[in-house]
Amino acid sequence: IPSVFTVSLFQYRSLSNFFLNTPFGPYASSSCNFSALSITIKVLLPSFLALSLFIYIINSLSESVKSLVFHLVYCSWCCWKLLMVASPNPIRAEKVQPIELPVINLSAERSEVSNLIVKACEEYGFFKVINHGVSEDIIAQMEEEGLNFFTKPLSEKQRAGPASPFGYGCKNIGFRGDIGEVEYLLLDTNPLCISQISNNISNDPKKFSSSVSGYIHAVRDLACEILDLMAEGLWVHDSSVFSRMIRDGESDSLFRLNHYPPIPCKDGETSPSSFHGHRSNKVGFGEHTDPQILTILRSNGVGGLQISLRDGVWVPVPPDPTAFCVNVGDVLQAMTNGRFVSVRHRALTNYDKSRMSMAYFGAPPLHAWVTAPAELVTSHKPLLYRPFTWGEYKGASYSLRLGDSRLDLFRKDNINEQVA
Ligand SMILES: C=C1C[C@]23C[C@@]1(O)CC[C@H]2[C@@]12CC[C@H](O)[C@@](C)(C(=O)O1)[C@H]2[C@@H]3C(=O)O
Ligand SMILES: O=C(O)CCC(=O)C(=O)O
Ligand SMILES: [Fe+2]
Repeated sequence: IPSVFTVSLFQYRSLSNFFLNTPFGPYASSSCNFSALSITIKVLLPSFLALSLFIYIINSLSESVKSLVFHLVYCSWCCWKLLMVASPNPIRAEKVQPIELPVINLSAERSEVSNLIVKACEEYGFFKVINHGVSEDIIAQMEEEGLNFFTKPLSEKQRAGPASPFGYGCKNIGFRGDIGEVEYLLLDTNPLCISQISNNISNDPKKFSSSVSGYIHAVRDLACEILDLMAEGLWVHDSSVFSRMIRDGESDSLFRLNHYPPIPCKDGETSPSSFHGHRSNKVGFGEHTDPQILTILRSNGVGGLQISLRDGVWVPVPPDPTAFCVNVGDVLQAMTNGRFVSVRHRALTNYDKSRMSMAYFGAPPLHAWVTAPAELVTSHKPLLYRPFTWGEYKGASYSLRLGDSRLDLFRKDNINEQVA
């Protein structure tokens, strides 16, 4: 019975994953637009087939074997119920450590700033910047456009979807069956692409397009400034070695708006208000690293972002409307020969507040080669990752699940070197 159960569960998962990868997937998997067709395919059909098979097998057994089977099924059901009750909610059971994360004042003395950035990237792969120079107007306009979009009825938002990869997505993240309590708009940062897709996003596409382009322009400048400071702090001779990649007209950078609707507590659940000071509930955007060079992230003053320092310990990032969060991506980890860490992070939903985050992902052009500059490679610290193009790395990322460690595939000492 357990093996039959495992096999059918496996088949059920494969069937759902297969279905998710079809053009209907994005619609079928989201409970906000769960269609009758998907309920039939994902739940009713397999249940009906399994039940018919079970009844058929039972009928063909002798009385004593029948009673044995019934006892086994009853015991399994009791154990399962017991386990379900005994096992705590996985999010609540995790360790959360509220520690002070580095806040870097970009208007301080340059060499001091660059040293602090390097230290933060080595220790955490994450820091906040204040006095960043991005105008409040640009931020406010972008936030307004984002909220205008997410408050629209679902049927209107779906006109901008499915995200394949650009456009509106609901709950599906990537193409490998990852799901979260999030809806989003994923955009190419190329101005032409922005103006084209804006027609499906907004009733005033020109306004939307100019708000997005203005915001992207400002955060790209901020990202370049930070990357130059990093190169200076690392004593790399060519201080634009990192920023050049995202300034390039062919840069494959992305912009993403995430919206996490509030998810109220179910009856019987204890109030989450006491849960480590964060009124969290479900996983909105699961644990992952960002594949690109650098991410510039902010939210609408509502908490939910957490970073992972060691396995299993989560550090909440309190919301701060005056700051931008900056995190190292996989490419920068490779380009610093492993000195900077591409930090694992995730976003939780709140039980009473909706959260919107805006993320700019600075990436190289597809054909650009990624490797560490000579100054960061020594006999004591030999090259850790084999050179690869961003296109190759992006391809590997999209073939894996959200939480997978993709950079390991490119380690020179990886005996399995699957991506050779
Ligand atoms: C499951 C996936 C979604 C993702 C591409 C990937 O295959 C693995 C990385 C994911 C991520 C994380 C950072 C960004 O939000 C993102 C746009 C990116 O470039 O890599 C997402 C991808 C996505 O949502 O499509
Ligand atoms: O919403 C957030 O704070 C994090 C989102 C994120 O990690 C992403 O979009 O890659
Ligand atoms: Fe991320």
